[in-house]
Amino acid sequence: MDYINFNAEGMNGCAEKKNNIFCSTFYPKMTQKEKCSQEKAQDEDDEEYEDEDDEDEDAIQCNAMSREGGGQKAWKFCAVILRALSLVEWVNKRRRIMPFVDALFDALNSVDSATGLEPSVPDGAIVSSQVANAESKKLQFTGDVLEVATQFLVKKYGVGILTDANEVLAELSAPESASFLSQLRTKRQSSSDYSNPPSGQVCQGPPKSCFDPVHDRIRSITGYCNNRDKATQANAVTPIRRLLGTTSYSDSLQAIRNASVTGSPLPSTRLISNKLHDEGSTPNFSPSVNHLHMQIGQFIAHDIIFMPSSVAKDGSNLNCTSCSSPTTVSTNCAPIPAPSDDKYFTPVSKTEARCIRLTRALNGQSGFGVRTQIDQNTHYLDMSVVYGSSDCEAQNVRSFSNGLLKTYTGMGYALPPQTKNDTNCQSKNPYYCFTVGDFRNCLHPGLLPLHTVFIKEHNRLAVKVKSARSSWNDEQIYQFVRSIMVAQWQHIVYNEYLPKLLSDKYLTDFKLKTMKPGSGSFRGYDTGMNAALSGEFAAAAFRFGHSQSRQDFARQDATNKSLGAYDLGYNIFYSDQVYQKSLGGTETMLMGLIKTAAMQVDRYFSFPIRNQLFEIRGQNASGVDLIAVNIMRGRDVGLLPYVKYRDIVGLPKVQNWNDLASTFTAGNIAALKTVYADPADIDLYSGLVMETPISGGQLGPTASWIVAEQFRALKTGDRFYYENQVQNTVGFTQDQIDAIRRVKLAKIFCENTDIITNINVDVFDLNSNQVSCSSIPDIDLKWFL
Ligand code: HEM
Ligand SMILES: [Ca+2]
Repeated sequence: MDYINFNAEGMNGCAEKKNNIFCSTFYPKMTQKEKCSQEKAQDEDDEEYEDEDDEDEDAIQCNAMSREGGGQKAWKFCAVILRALSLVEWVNKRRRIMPFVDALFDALNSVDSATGLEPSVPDGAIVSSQVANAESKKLQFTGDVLEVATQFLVKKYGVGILTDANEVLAELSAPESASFLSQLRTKRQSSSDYSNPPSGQVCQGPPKSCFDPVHDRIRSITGYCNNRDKATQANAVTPIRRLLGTTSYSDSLQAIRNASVTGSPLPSTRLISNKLHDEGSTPNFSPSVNHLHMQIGQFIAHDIIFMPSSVAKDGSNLNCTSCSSPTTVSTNCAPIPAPSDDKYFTPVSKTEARCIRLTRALNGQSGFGVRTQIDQNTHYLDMSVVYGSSDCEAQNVRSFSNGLLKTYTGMGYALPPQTKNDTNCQSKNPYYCFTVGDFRNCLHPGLLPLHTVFIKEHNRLAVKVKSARSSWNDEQIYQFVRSIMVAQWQHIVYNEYLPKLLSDKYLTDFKLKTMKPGSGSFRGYDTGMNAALSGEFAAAAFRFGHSQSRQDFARQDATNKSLGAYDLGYNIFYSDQVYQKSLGGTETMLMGLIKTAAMQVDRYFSFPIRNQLFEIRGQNASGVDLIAVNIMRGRDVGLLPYVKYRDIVGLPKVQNWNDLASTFTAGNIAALKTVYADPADIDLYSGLVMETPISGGQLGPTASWIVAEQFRALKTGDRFYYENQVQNTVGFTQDQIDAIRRVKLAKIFCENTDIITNINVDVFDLNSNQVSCSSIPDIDLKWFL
């Protein structure tokens, strides 16, 4: 292809005299002047990117030469030679990169015009959980341009060009060419509507060497240097992984999969949700798993994954509500059409169909190629949900006194610190939402008892440490307690949460079991293991938890007396429930979670989950269907259809509907046939929640595999995993590991609530024995101090 031969071409004709100054000043009589001037227009653009220091450098070198006796003439001659030599290099380099630079500029113009003015949305008008922070917005800026540039290049030269394009991009991004990208950015900012740069502080501190001794013992807030060979791997604001190393986009690059393998259009994901996922009037409750298992699952999700949504050019939320928003608002809109006979999302008017709003996950691609989604939180299981994933978030939750985290005590009981300027928060003064490590803490009130308990647990340990080590300063206490908190949390997840979710076989095969006290340390740390979240886990498998959520969230007092329940659909992004002092604040909510059943994990979802997410009180259909969103999110991030993942699990290939029979009930196959033209079309999310669960676990074989694979990556890819013994890493001693291995979530609830005196010893088991709090041992800090 012609783009490969630029170097050779660069040695001929006018190419080496391409620069206009060169042609006219130094070779006034040149015969090829015309040819040069033909390229003038191009060159003038290029000049912007030329290193402005070139001439000064020439001058310095030549001044030295002329001082050594050459005089003015020698200086001029010297300057001409140097300039000629550097121009040959310059031309070669520029000709090689021109197609890519062109594509980038075309992309800039196209991104600007395709997205139009992106009508500004008042703060808070579009309620969203997936709000991008400043770092993510910066990535989107480059990602959107690269996406469009990729499309231009592929259209003109074919996909083969992308490898070369990325080599050139690497050259351009090298420190010596860094000015190129910053100029590109400046040009875009001045030529487009980015006149209001995304607001917010950029919070990642300057990189330090991973061999700085601080990285021997302290887990960084951003995940930086956890893997010493790949310092930024699985950090906050870095890409997700792909289980099969590939994506499914209809143009192989970014366009949402929209056609069946039969050629007909894929069904709307709201239609799929209506037909496959409506729980109807007979909710299925789990006989043995309590609602707390759901709530902890969401808390885990908020630790490890936060996939931000795209934003408008001024950094605000996009309004992707109307069905035409992909053309009238932004190409990053992907609204979901509701069927005309939809019972809840009824047509807007006789002439206007209803869509359920959806903004595409923010594109953080950093090279030419496929659209790439990011995780804004640290992928690691490191309590970033409490401590934050950026330096700013971390600072916002600390009191900077005696290692304590901030709390709000205005109610007479502890809550997380309030935030008064959260425009996403629907409940108003005095029912403010909160500032904790994760932005989504007010997504619904059930999260708040957990946020509160873990902040209180941190502070409880900090007080003990201070009294044992009065000379320790705030930072020492904070880091010390944080390391124990993360260890306890990891232990709870692997020792209590996962065994309730996955069957013994998956726990064993993926090395997920914690070891018994006295059995030594875990030797499985693997520097080659990327802890990053897989897209399949984040956008599909681990969203199984939405099936566990009830419509009614119960409150109970210490004597198991019911104090009623609040409705999920009425409380999304409202926090007034946690201020209900007469109903016992967050503690009775916690008791309610422990004492009521979760919903069965199956293909059915409660009414609010399917109809009322982000609904504004009193305004029917102002929210979204979370299940339609989940399925569409899978298409948005390029997940392959369900059947493609069966291979990795070792399930039989699916050629026709009957091949599903060993893993799906006949009823589920029949239901699938009502929406999909072919089994090869089944979206991953629907496929996963419709597989028959494995005995001893709550999930089917493929979902179990994807979840287990992820928790293996989070365990063996985490240098600071609490049971580890890793060279050059100051982990816990044997006694300390054993002390953590005795930790029970039930005890943490006991210690950090006023009302709990008896508790389910098996904290996620609805039918567990009740034991008195005093019979469960507390973590013994004597091993740590
Ligand atoms: C009442 C309970 C819950 C509500 C209201 C809720 C709501 C949401 C919402 C609004 C999203 C964003 C969807 C999107 O834009 O793609 C989401 C994502 C997600 N949810 Fe839930 N959720 C709940 C419980 C759970 C549970 C129990 C789990 C796991 C066991 C879970 C796992 C996830 C995961 C993994 C994501 C993806 C997060 C991301 O990409 O940033 N959720 N949920
Ligand atoms: Ca994390």
